[in-house]
Amino acid sequence: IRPILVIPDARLRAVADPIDSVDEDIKTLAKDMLETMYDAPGIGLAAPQIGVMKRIVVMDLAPEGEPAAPLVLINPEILKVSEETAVTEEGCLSIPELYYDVERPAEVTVRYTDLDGNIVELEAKERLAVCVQHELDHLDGVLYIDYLSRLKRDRVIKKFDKAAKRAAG
Ligand SMILES: O=C(O)C[C@@H](Cc1ccccc1)[C@H](O)SCc1ccccc1
Ligand SMILES: [Zn+2]
Repeated sequence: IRPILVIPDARLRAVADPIDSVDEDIKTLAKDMLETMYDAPGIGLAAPQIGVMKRIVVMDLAPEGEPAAPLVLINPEILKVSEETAVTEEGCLSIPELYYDVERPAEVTVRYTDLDGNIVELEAKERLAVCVQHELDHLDGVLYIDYLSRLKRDRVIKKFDKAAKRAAG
């Protein structure tokens, strides 16, 4: 289990590097990320959230009490997005205890490499589409609060800056 970074950590705003080979280190990283995600708990986690600047995200949307259905997406890229959009309430493990409505394309097609090195194309809709887009944004330093009005976003950032200052004493 690894510590999850919270804003305003600069690593959450950096662009992650592509992974050039799915080796043992990447397999171990994926396991650590899934463990950290389940412990949070969350339904998704991107490597930059634990300070690892690599293009890999993990997700598991299986409901409580159902068998785990972990997904590991390496070097994911969105190939297609639907015209239709959907508004859903999002949270983020790096922006604790805040939930805001975000509008995103309702369906996306993602191409990625899986842990066996196969290239996979996934058509995601509903919650999986939201989670995929939320996680892939993390790989480019984009956070869901970036889609909020400036007024709301500034209020969120101020809240965390105060907390950071208090923690610094
Ligand atoms: O911070 C993250 O990237 C993980 C998010 C992913 C996520 C955010 C919004 C909508 C879908 C996925 C965490 O899963 S936030 C915690 C959470 C847990 C269960 C359901 C929704 C959000
Ligand atoms: Zn997040």
